[in-house]
This record gives sequence, structure tokens and C-alpha cells, in this order.
Amino acid sequence: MNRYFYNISGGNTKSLWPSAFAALLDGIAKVIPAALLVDIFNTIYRSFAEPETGLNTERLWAVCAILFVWLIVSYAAYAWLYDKSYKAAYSLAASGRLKLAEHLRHLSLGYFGKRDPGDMTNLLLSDYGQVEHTISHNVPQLISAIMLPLLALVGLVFLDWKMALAMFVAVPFGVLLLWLTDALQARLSENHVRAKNEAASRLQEYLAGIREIKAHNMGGKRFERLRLSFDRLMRASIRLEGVMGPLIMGAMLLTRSGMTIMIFTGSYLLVGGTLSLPVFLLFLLVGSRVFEPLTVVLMSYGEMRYSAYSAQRIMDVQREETMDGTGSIDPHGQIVFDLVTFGYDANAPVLKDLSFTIEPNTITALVGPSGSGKSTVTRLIARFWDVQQGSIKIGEQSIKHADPENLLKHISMVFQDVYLFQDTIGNNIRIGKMDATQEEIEAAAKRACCHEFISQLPQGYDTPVGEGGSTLSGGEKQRISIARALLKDASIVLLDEATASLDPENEAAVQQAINELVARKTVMIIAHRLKTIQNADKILVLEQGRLIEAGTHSDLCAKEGLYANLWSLQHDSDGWRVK
Ligand SMILES: Nc1ncnc2c1ncn2[C@@H]1O[C@H](COP(=O)(O)OP(=O)(O)OP(=O)(O)O)[C@@H](O)[C@H]1O
Repeated sequence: MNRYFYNISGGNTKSLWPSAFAALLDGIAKVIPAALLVDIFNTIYRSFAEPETGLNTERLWAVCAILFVWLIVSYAAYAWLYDKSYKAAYSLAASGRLKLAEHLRHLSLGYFGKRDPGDMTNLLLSDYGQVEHTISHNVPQLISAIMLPLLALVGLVFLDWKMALAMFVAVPFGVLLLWLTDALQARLSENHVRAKNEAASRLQEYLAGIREIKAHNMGGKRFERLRLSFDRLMRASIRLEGVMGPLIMGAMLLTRSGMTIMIFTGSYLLVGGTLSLPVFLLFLLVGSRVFEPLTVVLMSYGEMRYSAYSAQRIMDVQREETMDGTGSIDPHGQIVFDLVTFGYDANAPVLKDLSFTIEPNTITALVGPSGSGKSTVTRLIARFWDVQQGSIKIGEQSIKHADPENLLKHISMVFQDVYLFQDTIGNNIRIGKMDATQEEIEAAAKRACCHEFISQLPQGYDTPVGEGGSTLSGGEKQRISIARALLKDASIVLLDEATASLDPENEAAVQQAINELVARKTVMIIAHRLKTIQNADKILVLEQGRLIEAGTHSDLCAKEGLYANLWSLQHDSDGWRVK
């Protein structure tokens, strides 16, 4: 139970206390009118049983006054309960989501490779939603449902222990039934959450890939995957409700049977003359109050069990080890790879014993066949992953111990597949420097050769772009990402050169933008067309993750190795060149 509360509160159990206390007050407030009603009945009953004393109107008025005060106090308690429990739930979920998103930012990219993006979205939205609901609704109910019977039991035992025993005798059996089915409930909930996440992920995949699905006429196959996932969800839902429903109903009936047992016992004792009518009435009234929240909480037991798995999933991600470090790099230092071995899967190295040095303010090109590990090298410099063997140093600092924020502050990256956020063009450029002025943004855009096309758009820099930048051409997106990098003005530039697929006009503009970007920087460029890098200071040739050649263009041509071979194979038109 401790673990349950620990998990649903995201490790902050104290945040549940105000709502628990409010629920307790609310619970107490609920039994008071029952006791007062019995007093009213008692007063009226006595005026009939002992006519000579007459009706004690003063007492009746006093009880009415207390009832009135109770009304105000219970309203205040209820309002407080609402305020505390909802605030606790929503603020826990909001801060928890942000904390988790921040935590995700510090995880290795390898972690995301192992998980479905749809699953991560569900974790942040659906799982937190589930936990939010449990904290705002189920936890206060649970506290009220436990405390109320306990308080009632203590009070009623003094009044008539036999009646109190009759009232609560069935409760342990109801709880026992639930306890016995706990493991089954946990398994069914787990299956259901998994099926729900799977269906949401398939749906997300289907919508994100709708263009490809249409283009390749894949509707049938992909739709089949989607249909199957919905089918699995339906079966998991039926199993969850169909199996757990009767069991929970059984536990509820068992618990509620206490009321019937008590009525039988009360009638028997009343007839036998060992129980007074007002006390019997008091038991009936308190009983109806006590069993109501108990029943509600048993009904929501399934939901609480369900949210336990959601909370567990959230905590599992929270416990994932982050990429930490405190060191600062010297952005003007050498970049040194020393016997680096790395694989996305530790047992299948993609880079093997890789050693090289990049001098500051020089341009180094990475060349090699597809899959030889070029992109992997650039990702390792930015510490998207940590290496398994060897070390990467920038200046004297091993990046394994560098603060990732400090490291990335000094690196600009331009990828082939540019991602633009669903925001204005101006704000997409501003990502390079969040406090940039409009003038700085426009200056960067001019240097990246995108000011002209942006200015021609109806809303200029305020033009919104669709998620992923779907409303712009490939070349336009490339230039916006270069403008971002120019605005950032980092000392190290990692560039996945991507002009090959552009039309000549766009290509010339992107080439000019790249020239602006790489001037006076330490640059590592992945070259797809060798003509573009023939003037690089150093060319590294990779094959199957090993460095097989290194030198200038003329050195490598003279060697007549892989580079010379690739060079002679390429017949590209004139393109961008390192000056
Ligand atoms: N995120 C990843 N998870 C697992 N394996 C990966 C991942 N990224 C790349 N790989 C694998 O690592 C190897 C090297 O990939 P990398 O992208 O570094 O090669 P590359 O030389 O840049 O290729 P290309 O020129 O085609 O872009 C490939 O076998 C690739 O399948």
C-alpha cells in the first residue's frame, strides 16, 4: 500500500496529506446528522412515552441550530476537500509531467530507440490522467471509506457491542475477497493498459504515415495492424470488466450484507427487550451512512488497481539513469577520439577502435559507404549516446563527464531531415538563441538565404509552419535550420551535408548558407558528394566502423584506396565546396 501511494504521488506522498485530512473531515461531517436525527427522534419519542414531561421544544430548537451550523461546516469541509484534492491532483500531474519531460531530455537517445513514441505520449498524457483521477477522486474516497467505519465502530461498540459486531462482521470477508483477487486484477489491468497504449501507438503511426500509406497503397496492411490492435484492446477491456465486475460486485454484496445482519440482530434484540428503539434507529442511520462510502470505494477499487500500473510505468521511467556530468568543455579545443568502440546494441559494435583528432577551426569531412558509421560519429560528439570503450575529449574534458547542457551549448547541428516545430517561422529560427531579437533573427535568415522567401509569405516571419515543417519545401526547411545554427553561433558545427536531393536553385542557396555557417568554426561534415569536400582540411574514410584512410583530398587520391575509388565513381555536377 505504501508503495502504491509512493508511486501515484510520484514519490511525494506528503502532497496527498491535505486531501486526506479534508476527506477525513468530510467523513466525520457525514455522521453528525445521523446522531442529531436520533436525538430528535428520542426527544419526540420521550414526549409520547412520558406524556407528563411534554415535548422538550428547547432541545429540538438546539438540535436544529446545531444542524444548521453543521450544514455550514460540512459545506466548508466539502469545499475544502474539493479544493485540496483537485489542486493536489492537478498540480501533481502537471508538475509530474513537466518533471518527466525534463527527465526524458536527460536520457540517452538509446532509450528512445527502445520505446515506441506513441507509448511515450500515452505515458505523459493517459497514464498521468489516470493517476490524476485516482488522486482527485479515489484517494479521498478511500480515506473517507476507511476512517468513517472505524470511527463509527469505536463509537457504536460503546453503545451496543453486539449490534456493532453484527454491523461490521461481513466487512473483512468483502476485503478478503478483493485481496484474493488482487493479483488477477493487477494482471488484467496491466494487459489492458498495454493494449490501450498499443492501440494509441498504432493509431499515431497510422496518422503520421498517412502520406506514405496512400502513396504506396498500403492501406490494407497498415489498416490490418491498426484493426488488430483495436481488436486486442476490445478483448482486454471485455476481460477486465467481465472478470473483475462480478468479483467486485461479490465483495460489495458481502460488505453490504452487514446491514441486513444488523437489522436481523437489532430486531431480535428489540423484541427480546435488550435494545431500545432509539439506539436501534441510531444504528440504522449510521449504517446507511457508513456503507455508502464503503460501497463506492469497492466499486472504484478496480480503477485504483488500474492506476497502480500507470503509476508504476511513470516511476520506471523516472528511475531510468540520466546522462549526467558537471565538466565544461573548451569549445576551441581539439576533438579527440581515442580508441572509441560503440554499438547501439552493446554486443554489435558499429564503430571499432576509432582514433582521430580534429584540430580547432578546421573542416574535417567524414566519407564512407552507407552504414559505415558516419552519422554515429557526429551523434557521439554531441553525446546523444555514451561510448562503451575508449574516450572522446573536447579540449581536456572527456565528454562522458561533461554537463550535457554545457556541451550542447557549444555545438550546432544541421541534419538532413530537418524537424520544424508547429510554430511560426520566426520562432523556429529563434530555437538557436531563445532571447534573440527580431533583427538578429532576420540577420541570420539573410545569411542563410531564407529571408527573401520568408518575406514573400503573407505573414512573413509570423507564418505558422505545420508540425515537422510539412508546409515548406525540403530546401526551405534546410535553410531555416541553417539560420537556427547561424543564430546559435556555436564553435563546433556538425553537419550532415544534404544538398544532393535539392533542385539546383535551392541547392545553390543552401550551399551559400552552409559556407556562412562553417566559416571560422571547428566543423565535422558528413559528405555525400565528394566534390563538396575536396578542399576540406582533413578527410576521414570509414568502412564498417573502422577508420581506413585519413588525409587531404590529394593524399587520398594518391593512395588509390577506397576514397580514390569512390571519387572516380562519382560524376556529380558542380556543387558546394569547402573554400
Ligand atoms: N538508432 C539506431 N539504433 C540502432 N542501430 C542504428 C541506429 N542508427 C544507426 N544504426 C546502425 O548503425 C550503423 C551505422 O549507421 P550510421 O547512420 O552511423 O551510418 P552512416 O554511415 O551515417 O550511413 P548513411 O550514409 O546511410 O547515413 C548502421 O548499421 C545502422 O543500421
